[in-house]
This record gives sequence, structure tokens and C-alpha cells, in this order.
Amino acid sequence: MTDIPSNLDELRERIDRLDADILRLISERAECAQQVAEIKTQVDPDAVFYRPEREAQVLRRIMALNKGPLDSEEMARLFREIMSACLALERPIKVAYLGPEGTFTQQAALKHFGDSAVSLPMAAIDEVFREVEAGAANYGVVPVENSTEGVVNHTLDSFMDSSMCICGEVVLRIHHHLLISSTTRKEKVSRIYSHPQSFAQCRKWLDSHYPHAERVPVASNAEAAKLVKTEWHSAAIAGDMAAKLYDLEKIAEKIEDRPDNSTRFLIIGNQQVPMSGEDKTSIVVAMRNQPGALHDLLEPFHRHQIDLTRLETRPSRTGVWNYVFFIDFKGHCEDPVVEAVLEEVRLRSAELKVLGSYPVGVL
Ligand SMILES: C=C(O[C@@H]1C=C(C(=O)O)C=C[C@H]1O)C(=O)O
Repeated sequence: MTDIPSNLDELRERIDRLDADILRLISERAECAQQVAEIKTQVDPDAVFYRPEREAQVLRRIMALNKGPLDSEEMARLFREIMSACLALERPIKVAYLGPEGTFTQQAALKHFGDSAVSLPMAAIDEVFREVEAGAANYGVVPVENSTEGVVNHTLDSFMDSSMCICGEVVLRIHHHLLISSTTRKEKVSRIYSHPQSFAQCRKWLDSHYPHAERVPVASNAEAAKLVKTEWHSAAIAGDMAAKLYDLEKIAEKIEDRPDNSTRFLIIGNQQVPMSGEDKTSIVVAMRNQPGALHDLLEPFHRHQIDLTRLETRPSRTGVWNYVFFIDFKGHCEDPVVEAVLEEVRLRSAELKVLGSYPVGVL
């Protein structure tokens, strides 16, 4: 590093000069991104500008190059916003998510696409799918699994009836807070609103701090936050976005029972994503109801040393799909080893559908 002056005025002058440099460089970067978009449009007038694999590579490279003092994740978040703004210069990306506004899914959508994306709240998971299918949104964001409470069945079921594919994943640390409004009487809280998943994630804390309060399940944490605005004896459990949106006070922070509480969200769209170098693939497989079916299904993965990251079973809703397994594994479907495994699995199953190959979540 070059010599840093110790005088305050000199330091501020230096910061001003650096800011001017950063400004010039960001503008130059934005012009490059615009030129990329022009070239893409010349090749194909309906070209998709957003490239999930390229964005993942850019962020991973920044994290690898970073030498501090800022933390690599923090640095990647800054670059996430720069890319988001560059992309929005062409056409802001439209992202449908499981609403209402202020939910963790909205937070996940903005974490993945950056603040320049236009986020559209939907009332239910299947509406997110339909909005993207209809072309009203470019991508959708839906929750798929929580580290405390397990899988979101509704999301898995939606894939069975949909032609949508998975273009990405994003993992969000979930912090819950106990929130009250300016009219709430802190010592008189007798009712707590939240989403059933959040109650489950804060069960022990609630048992020891509010054993007598009535727990009222509602459709979302944001809905819970909204209800509290009008009741003097109620509190809500929700996250930061809802607290900010409804201007609520946190009377207890991070009340989730497990400190590593996190939720994984999927980005859905109609784009096959090329390899990024560190990818995952999700498939759904139907097996006939016969002894050893699960063993037969998993054996090729084991033999080719493919790393399984998740396996879920869902009851089938048609005759053919006796058992339906959702499987996530490391690797991309264009990788020859993965291609070979998928071919073997296809022969052993009643039906196999590749839901998508996508970059492992970076942030
Ligand atoms: C610039 C490109 O297009 C978009 C913008 C990116 C960026 O700002 O770095 C990266 C990927 C795309 O979402 C590209 O494909 O390289």
C-alpha cells in the first residue's frame, strides 16, 4: 500500500480523489456492460442480458482477489450492487417473490439480484411460478428449505406441475426479532403473531420468555408486523425488513433457537444456465414401488463419487409417479460424469426430470 498521510485534512483530500477514481471506474464498467448488451442484442434481439453463471464468477473472483481490510462477503455485496445497477441500465430485471412486502423471500430476492431489481410480491408460491411462466416476471424467488424446520413442500409440489427450471439458489441467515409498535404496552404483551415456521424456529425462546402469551399463526411475518400496528397488547415475530417497513421497535433481537438458522431459496426462470465452475443440479425422479428402488436410484451417484446435497421424498399424485424423489447434487448436467449418472438413473426410473443446473450460491 502507498503511504497514507496522517493529517485529517490530507486524508479527506485523498478520500475525495479516490472517490473520483472509483466513480470514473464504475462508469467505465457500466459502459462495458452496456456494450456487452449491445453485442448480445445484435446476435439475438430477444437476448437475455442477465447471466447467472457470469455473475457468480465475477463475485467469486472478487472474493478471491480481496486482501482486506473489508471482509470478502462485504466486498462481494458491494460488487453485487454495482452489477445490479449496470444490468438495470439495459432493462431492470423483474423478480416475482413470495410476498407480501417485507418477507424474508423479498430479502433473498434483493440479496441475489441487488437493489436495482424490481421485486413483485405474490400471494402464494404457485402464483410466483405462474407469473414467471406467463412472462410477467423474468425470474421468481421461492423458499425451499429451512435448516431448523426442513423442506417447503409447496415449492417442491409446484415443480411437478411446472415447466420452470432452477437458475440459481440463495441462502439467507434468518434472524427473528420480537417487535412492537409505538402503541404497544411492552409489559402487557398477551398475544404474539407470526408465521408457523417462525414460531417453530423460536419455540424455546418463547417458552421461556412468553410462556403465557397466545401464539397466533398468520400467513407471513410481514402480515404479523402489520397487525401489531393496531393492537396495544400484541407483538410480532419478524425480520429486519418487516421491522423497517412497518416502523416497529425490536424488544428482543435474534430470538431464533439456533444461531445457524438459515433458509435456502431457489431462483426460478426459463433459462438453462451454463457452467460457472462450481455448480449444483436438481432433479426429480419417479420410481416404481418395488423393493430396493431407493438403493438402485442412489447407487450410480455413489459409484461415480457425485456428492449428494439433499434428498427429499414426496408422495406422488399420479399412478406412474409412485415415489417421487427430489435430489440435489454437486456438478453440472453438461459435465460428462454427471451426464453418465443421469443416463443410468433415467434407465432405472419411471421418469426423470432435470429441474436445472445452477451456480452454488455465492453470497
Ligand atoms: C456484462 C454482462 O451482462 C450482465 C452484467 C454483468 C456484469 O455487470 O458484470 C454480468 C453478467 C450479466 O448479468 C456479461 O454477460 O458479461
